[in-house]
Amino acid sequence: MTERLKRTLVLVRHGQSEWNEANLFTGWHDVALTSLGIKEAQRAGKALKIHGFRFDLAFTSALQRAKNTCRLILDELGQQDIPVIEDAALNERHYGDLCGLNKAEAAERWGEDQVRTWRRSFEATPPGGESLKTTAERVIPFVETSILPEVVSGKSVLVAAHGNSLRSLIMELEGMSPEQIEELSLATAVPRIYRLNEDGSIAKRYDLKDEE
Ligand SMILES: O=C(O)[C@@H](CO)OP(=O)(O)O
Repeated sequence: MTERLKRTLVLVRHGQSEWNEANLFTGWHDVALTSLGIKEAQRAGKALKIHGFRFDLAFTSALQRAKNTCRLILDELGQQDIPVIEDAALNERHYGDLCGLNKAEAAERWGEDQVRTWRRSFEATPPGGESLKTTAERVIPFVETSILPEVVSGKSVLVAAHGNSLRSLIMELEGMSPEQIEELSLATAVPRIYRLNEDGSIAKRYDLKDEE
């Protein structure tokens, strides 16, 4: 890896899924990307290519929307041959009984505030599901044992995952408070770039916006 790409971590939420388009709580339900989602992932790959990114390895969840986003990005980069590690630890947060419900209808039924709390707060647990806190309890050990050591050792690493599994990772990486993480939502397929120092601290962070 060239000096410039050493200790690079790129996080990407998957492109639009069929249930994003239908505005349904998704969680672990294994839905496909829409045609827009495929284009978004390809655009992310093109933007990474234009900016000279290359990866030594990639991580993704066990859900097809993230796996396909990862593959589409690597296709654009011509890097289909790098190791891709798939692990359910990176799956979206489980939405429990909310899974499959329409988000707008849920807001009408339980109120905007309650639904926003379920979706964005750190501690609120939807019945039968995971809070962001419990999501973090399975995401962070995997990040700390499998992902960060690779980055800190000098590699350039891609992680294609989900809105809330990535929010829990970002909260830990950036040392955000529960109040701060509540304000963070990730757009689909916008690469979030981190350059790390040798001690694992963040040297630089920015989002790679679509250039087209
Ligand atoms: O439905 C979901 O699983 C997630 C991601 O799309 O939704 P939210 O952004 O509401 O947490």
